[in-house]
Amino acid sequence: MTHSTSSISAAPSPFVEIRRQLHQIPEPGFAEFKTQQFLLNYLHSLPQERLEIRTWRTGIIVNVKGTSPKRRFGYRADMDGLPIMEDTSYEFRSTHPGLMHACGHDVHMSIGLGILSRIVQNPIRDDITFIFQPAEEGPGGAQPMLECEELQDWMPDQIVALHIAPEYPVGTIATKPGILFANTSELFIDLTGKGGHAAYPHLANDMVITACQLVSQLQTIISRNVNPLDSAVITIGKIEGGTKQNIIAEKSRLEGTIRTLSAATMLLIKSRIEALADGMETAYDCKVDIDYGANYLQVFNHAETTQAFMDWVRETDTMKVIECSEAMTGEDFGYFLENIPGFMFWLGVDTPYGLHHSKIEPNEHAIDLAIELIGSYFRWLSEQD
Ligand SMILES: CC(=O)N[C@@H](CCC[C@H](N)C(=O)O)C(=O)O
Repeated sequence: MTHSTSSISAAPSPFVEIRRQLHQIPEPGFAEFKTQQFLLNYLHSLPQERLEIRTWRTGIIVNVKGTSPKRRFGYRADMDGLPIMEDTSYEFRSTHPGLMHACGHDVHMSIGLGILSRIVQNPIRDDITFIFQPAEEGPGGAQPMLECEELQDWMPDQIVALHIAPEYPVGTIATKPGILFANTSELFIDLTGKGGHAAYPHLANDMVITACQLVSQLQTIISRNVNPLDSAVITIGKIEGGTKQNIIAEKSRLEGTIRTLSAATMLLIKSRIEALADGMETAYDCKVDIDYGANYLQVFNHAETTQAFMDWVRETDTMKVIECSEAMTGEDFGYFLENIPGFMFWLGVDTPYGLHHSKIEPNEHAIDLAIELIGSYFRWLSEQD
C-alpha cells in the first residue's frame, strides 16, 4: 500500500521533531559529540526498567530487555553528517556551517529512537540491541564497534538496518537477498612535481596537468579494463592543486572512491591505478603516492531472513515491497552482516534530490511508517517459535 502524503496528519510526530533537532547538529565521523549527548538525553528521559545504556567512543549501545528472552535482535543506525553546505528550504537547517545530514542519518537515528521507545512502552519477549554507530561516511565505525568490549555480551542474533531512498515513494521499501551495496575503497592520490613561474613551464613539472590527465586515465580503467558485464565505479569527488593563477603547481591531490560488486574487481582496479600512477611518474618525472583510506565490505543480505522479512511485509501489507537491483553505494553495515544474519533495506522518502545532495529533503512521513514497520516486525519475530 502506497501512502500519499496528503492522507497523513500534518502535525509532526515526536520522532519527526527529533529528526529536525538532529538535522541541525550534523557532525563528522567520530566527532558526533552533540549527537551522542542528544540521543543520551532522550534515552535517559524514558522509563529505565528495561534499559541498559553504554557508550563507545561517540556511539551508543542500548540493551532493551525482553520479557522472557530467547534471542536478541538488533537495529543499527548511523550517526555522522557530511561536509556539505546545506541548501534546503528547511527552517531547521544545519547550525554547523559546511556540515549537513545529507545521507539521512538523522532519519535513521530518529527511527531507531522511535522503535526503541515503542518497545520500552510495550515490551516484546526477546532482547533488542540498538546500535547508534559513528563514522559510517568514513573512516568507518562498524568494524571497530563490532570488536568493542561494550557490544560483546549484547551481540544480536539477527540484525536490521535501513537507508533512506530518495527515488522510492513513501510507504515503499526496497531490498533483495544477496548483495545490496557494493565493496568500496576510498582513494587519495598525491602528486608531487616541481613548481615554478607560470611563464616558464619548461623549467617546472606542472601537477595540475598531471592531475587532469590522471583523472581521465582513471576512467579508462572502467571502460577498458573492467569486463563490461561487471559493474564498477571510480569517482574523483575532489581535486586540489596549486596556490595561485600564475604559479605552476608543485603539488596536487585527487580524492575519490572505487566501487565494485566483487573483491576480485576491486583488486584489478587497484592494480591498474598503480600501473597508471607508475606511468605518470615516468612520463612526467613526478612522484605519485596512493592511499586507499577506508575500505568497506559489500552489504550482503542474508537470504533467508531477507526473504522472510519481504514476505512478512507483503503479507501484512504494512508497506509496498520492491525487489530492487544492487546499488553501487557503500555501507559499513556490510561488516555487521558478515558476522550476523540480517539485512538492510531502502526506505522510500520520495525526494527529487539524491543522497549527498545539498538540497535533499526526505519526506518525513516515512519516519513513523518505518517505526511502525520495524517495531511490528520485531514483535512478530519474537512471537515465532
Ligand atoms: C549510503 C552511502 O552513501 N554510503 C557512503 C559510504 C561511504 C564509503 C566511503 N567513505 C567511500 O567513499 O568509499 C557512500 O559514499 O556510498
